[in-house]
Amino acid sequence: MPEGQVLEFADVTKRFNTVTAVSELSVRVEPGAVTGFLGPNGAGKTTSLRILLGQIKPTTGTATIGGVPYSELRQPLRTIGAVLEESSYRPRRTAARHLNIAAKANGIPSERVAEVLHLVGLQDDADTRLGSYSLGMRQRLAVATALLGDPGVLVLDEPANGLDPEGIRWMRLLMRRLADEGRTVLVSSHVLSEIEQVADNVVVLSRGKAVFSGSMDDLADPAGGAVVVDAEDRPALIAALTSADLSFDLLRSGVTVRNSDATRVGAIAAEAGIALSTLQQRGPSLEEVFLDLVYGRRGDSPRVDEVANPVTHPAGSADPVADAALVAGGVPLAGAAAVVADGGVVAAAGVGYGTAPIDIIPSGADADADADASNAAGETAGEHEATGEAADDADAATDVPVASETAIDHEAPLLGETPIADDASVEGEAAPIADADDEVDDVDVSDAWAPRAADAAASDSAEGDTARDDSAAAPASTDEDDAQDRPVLLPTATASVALPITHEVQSFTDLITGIPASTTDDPTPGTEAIPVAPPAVVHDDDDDSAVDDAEDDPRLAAMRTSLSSAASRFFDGPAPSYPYGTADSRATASSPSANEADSTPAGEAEQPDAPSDEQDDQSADQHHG
Ligand SMILES: Nc1ncnc2c1ncn2[C@@H]1O[C@H](COP(=O)(O)OP(=O)(O)OP(=O)(O)O)[C@@H](O)[C@H]1O
Repeated sequence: MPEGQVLEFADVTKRFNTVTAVSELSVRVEPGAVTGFLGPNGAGKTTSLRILLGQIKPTTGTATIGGVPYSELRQPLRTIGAVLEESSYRPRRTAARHLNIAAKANGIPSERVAEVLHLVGLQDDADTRLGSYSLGMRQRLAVATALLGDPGVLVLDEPANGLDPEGIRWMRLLMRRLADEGRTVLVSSHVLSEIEQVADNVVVLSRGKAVFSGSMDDLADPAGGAVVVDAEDRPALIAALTSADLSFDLLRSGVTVRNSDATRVGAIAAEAGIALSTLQQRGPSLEEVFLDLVYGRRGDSPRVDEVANPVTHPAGSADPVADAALVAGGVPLAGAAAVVADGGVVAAAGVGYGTAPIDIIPSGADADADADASNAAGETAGEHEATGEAADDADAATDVPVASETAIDHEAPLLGETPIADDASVEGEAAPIADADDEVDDVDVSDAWAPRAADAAASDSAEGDTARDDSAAAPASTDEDDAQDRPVLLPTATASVALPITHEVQSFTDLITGIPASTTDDPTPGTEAIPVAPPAVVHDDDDDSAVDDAEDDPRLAAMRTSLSSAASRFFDGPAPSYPYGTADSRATASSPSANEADSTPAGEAEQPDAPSDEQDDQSADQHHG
């Protein structure tokens, strides 16, 4: 069983232009537990995770995994797997093929593909094309990809997004199981109920700062609670409380006395000769604590002062925008989410925690899903063979046979372990990283989001399986079916498939410019990833002619695509910032049309330069050599 690692953020600050996304974050995340990163939209959760995963540089501070920065991990894929945001996938590719390519590209034994498919409950859909996958299935596939290297650390960014209740429950059970195995599980969410139901520990982020770090139990500290009291003679009770100088709220259900305790309230009533019908000490709801933390209304939390990071409460009071995000962003804070209790799904109506009426809903399907997951480890290697090459997949028919994977020494180190002198980029880093200081260029703010595009590209980065793949440089078609060929978003298992991106970028850059890709790694403002603009290069599913052309000469195909892209960009508007473009061309990227181009799914960007398997193999051979 792989060991979990301590994740540590040490005084991490990240600034984007005038925005401080993360501020002096100092947090330890322990193995053997699920730790929630909880905060409203924009609190800095994703940025923190991306720093941890080496996708962006912190402005100051360090983030380490087992004491080592991601970029220095010898076995990154066996150390940490991540599911960040939606990324691209090839709709005509099957899940088995998708995973086989990723495994192959990262030197992971192909047997592992069947294991992870089973682990995520996709074994029966292994040969289904991803275009037919639901969002929940794609999310499972992303998790499968993240788990390919059997890492001791799993990082999930808002994993419940888009999942149905069964999918959410599956994800929650999986996280629980991985943590119980001793792994480190870090999950971000802006939905309190999600974190509440799965996390042992929680880090609450607000405006880039950690405002709480501790156990979930400590978060809802009953010591800061209220007393609910009532009496037949309520006016007398109110008079007694008033004369005792206690503050209280008069509710339909009774009187809530704040800043006191049941003993004192009981004594006051007794002295006044009042017979009480209710006397109850109540802790604050988790929701109240959370909101108080996020909006700086809770200065007396004992844990706040104990966290490693000297926590300062965010300036100002409630943030209406963040408030809206908290309440409207999926599941209302106060409930309405599906929660787990005693083996069933519990639907909580939208009332405060601890007081919500609940209905138990049988969930046989959930149990099945869990059983599937439980069986995963025992999966035999033989079962996966049929899934490796989907016979009816055009990709499969033209790819380098997956059988070549049998040549992989299953005991061999991952690619990331191979000592490669002076080339950190092939050690598993997700993408070239722009210098943090350079990201402050206004022009490139939109491009600064490009690393998310890198995430996207990472998913398919292992898909350099052929120039005659969907990415083949064929003339743009107007066929409606073309849309199906374009890469579609998939939650990304960033760490697991990060490696080949570099090859793709190098390959494409080399092809077009003749300049070694390493020279394009200079910190071009905001180009942390691979923001190669996406030409709409698609071809009909059944049209192999262009595919054949591309296969004959992938360089020609890539060049053709590039020229076509450049031409269309010339006529359609200013070009977005190419990593290999001139400073002048980048400077025009702030126009609306350029931004539109930038917002195109990143997966499209990689189409023209997707290397063939042969290219991948050659490249890998070179590195190994
Ligand atoms: N590349 C970037 N360029 C400019 N600003 C950025 C960039 N990435 C993040 N930000 C800003 O940093 C802040 C934190 O963003 P981040 O995505 O980390 O928050 P989050 O907590 O993950 O939010 P969400 O729950 O919406 O995903 C936000 O104000 C965001 O606009």
